[in-house]
Amino acid sequence: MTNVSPRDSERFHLKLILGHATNARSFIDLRTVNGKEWNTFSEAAVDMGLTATNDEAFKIFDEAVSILMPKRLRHFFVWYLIGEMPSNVIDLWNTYKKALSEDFVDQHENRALCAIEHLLRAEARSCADFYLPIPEIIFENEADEITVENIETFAKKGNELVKQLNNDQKIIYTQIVDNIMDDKSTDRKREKCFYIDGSGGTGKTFLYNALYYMLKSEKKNVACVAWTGIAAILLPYGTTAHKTFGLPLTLQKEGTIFTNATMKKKIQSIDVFIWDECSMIPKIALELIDRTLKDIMEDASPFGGKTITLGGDFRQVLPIVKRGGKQQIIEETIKYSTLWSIFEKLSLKKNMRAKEDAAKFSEWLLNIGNGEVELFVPEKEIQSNNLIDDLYPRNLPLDELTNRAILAPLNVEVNQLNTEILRRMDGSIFESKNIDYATLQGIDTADAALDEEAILRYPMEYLNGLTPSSLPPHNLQLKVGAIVMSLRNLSISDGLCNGTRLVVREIHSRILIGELLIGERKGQIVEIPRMKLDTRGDTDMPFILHRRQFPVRLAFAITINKSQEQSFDHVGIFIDRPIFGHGQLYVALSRCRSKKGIKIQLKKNEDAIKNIVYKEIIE
Ligand SMILES: Nc1ncnc2c1ncn2[C@@H]1O[C@H](COP(=O)(O)OP(=O)(O)OP(=O)(O)O)[C@@H](O)[C@H]1O
Repeated sequence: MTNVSPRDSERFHLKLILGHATNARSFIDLRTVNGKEWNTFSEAAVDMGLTATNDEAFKIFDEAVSILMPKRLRHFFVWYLIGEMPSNVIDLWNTYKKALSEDFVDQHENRALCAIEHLLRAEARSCADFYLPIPEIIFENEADEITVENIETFAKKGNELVKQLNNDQKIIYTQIVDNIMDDKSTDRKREKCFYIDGSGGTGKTFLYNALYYMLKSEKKNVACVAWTGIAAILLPYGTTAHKTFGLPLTLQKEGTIFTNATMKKKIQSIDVFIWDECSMIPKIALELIDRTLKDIMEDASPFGGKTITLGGDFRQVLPIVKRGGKQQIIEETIKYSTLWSIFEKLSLKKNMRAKEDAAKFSEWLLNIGNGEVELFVPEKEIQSNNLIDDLYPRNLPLDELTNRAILAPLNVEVNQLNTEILRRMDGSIFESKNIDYATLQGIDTADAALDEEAILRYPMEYLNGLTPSSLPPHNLQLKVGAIVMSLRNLSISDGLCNGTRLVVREIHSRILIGELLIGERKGQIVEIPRMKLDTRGDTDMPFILHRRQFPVRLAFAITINKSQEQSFDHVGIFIDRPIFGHGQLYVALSRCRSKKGIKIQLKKNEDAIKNIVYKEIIE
């Protein structure tokens, strides 16, 4: 099809419709949507959701108001603000404030704004960031408030966990807590920086929980942090390092992070940082945070005198260095930072995840993780000729669907596997239509029609075929009961972040209803709006690709990198090409709770996988 300028509105919209029409036999058919015949193709395209209009947000909220009760609607409102950053927030508020506040008995609007402010604060945002009216604060955030009741709850929870700690965990727990609680005494040197090394399943997260609740019960302010949102939701009141410290997207080698007064105050009040998944932290980020904390605290001690407890497993995924070779990746880890020497090294050894034959399974995993096995030959009982049949046999009960995943190194294979598994599932396919357009890098416009040059240079058909990993596919196909994964950090406190797996419960034209499959909020229902997404920050593309779509991808199969931090009873590993990344095989295998739950399918006529481990980093 020839390219058409958006200025030629009717032909432009006709072309959009033609790209999605299936059974149309006439122009009238093309202008008819759900039985309604429109006068123009542009009106029809808008009704089909194929083109962004200024009232798209209102269409989303009209649908939301008809489905959601006020409390859920406030969460949805906040997720939409965070995900899309719409420009017309105040109009949305004014239009829907009644629906957003009708569950309150008095001071409706103020209480609704107050509730919204709390939800936003949990994501390090505020009403002011979106030009919403500032509420009069009438209640405080439970998690931050130290009340007698909270202290009792924290102590009860903490004591229960501490009682269960194994020996290794208890030794580390005691050392860290003693150092923090004995802070005032000057008669011996106080360690402030700890590193807990533990392979997958050795109980690091369990230990962080025990530390968190006991320290909170002692009125210490503790912040649990992770590099990715998916790891953050597994920590008590966890959040990402980017949110906690305000880390910018581009990390600078000198200077400090710009922090506003509110953030400064918040950071100053924190006594202890517990930071998980530290193998992924680039050393430049740790050093930037060290300089920033010294500056904020006006204290030249490491990290401004704060207690920092890092935890992680260097057998797992390391920092991402675009087009970086082995040496660059290794040198980017925090082990190569000048700060590394000040961390007191502690370690956990006993695998607490492995179900049966725990010791044998964990030894088998560690041999692979430590690189002692160079060429891994899967034993007969874990080999598979067809992973889809083995992992997702037909008529699998829904409950069973959620506790399994196929892992593969790259998105190409993952996408093919997902499409095939969806096709085999019972139920009819729902196709979410979307709008794609490009803007040239540096031109910040939300409207396709404003960047005509980009539209003419990058035709719609070309854009539709692009599948960058940060965006959902152009043609998103779903079924009720399908497993999907969120592609955006919409709310870490609500457990809805980049990598969260969900099962689809209902599909509406602009709202997707799903049930969380991971984290403390597992089982909770969430409503995800269709939103404007783009590839901003992806420097590999000469333009920004904009796509209006549900921010999800199918996730029966996921990449090995995305599987980090998650555990399943059944794991299929699909290796159709050599693995190049450090720790990939170990991460994939250690996602399973038992060896008998693992199935591996290799490329035809191959019987072994090269195990890539950068030994320098784990010694
Ligand atoms: N002391 C303990 N008592 C009972 N269960 C425990 C204990 N420690 C850990 N577990 C359980 O073992 C499993 C693995 O623990 P956890 O998730 O804390 O490991 P991890 O080191 O954080 O793993 P990963 O690095 O893969 O995230 C969890 O189900 C956890 O509840």
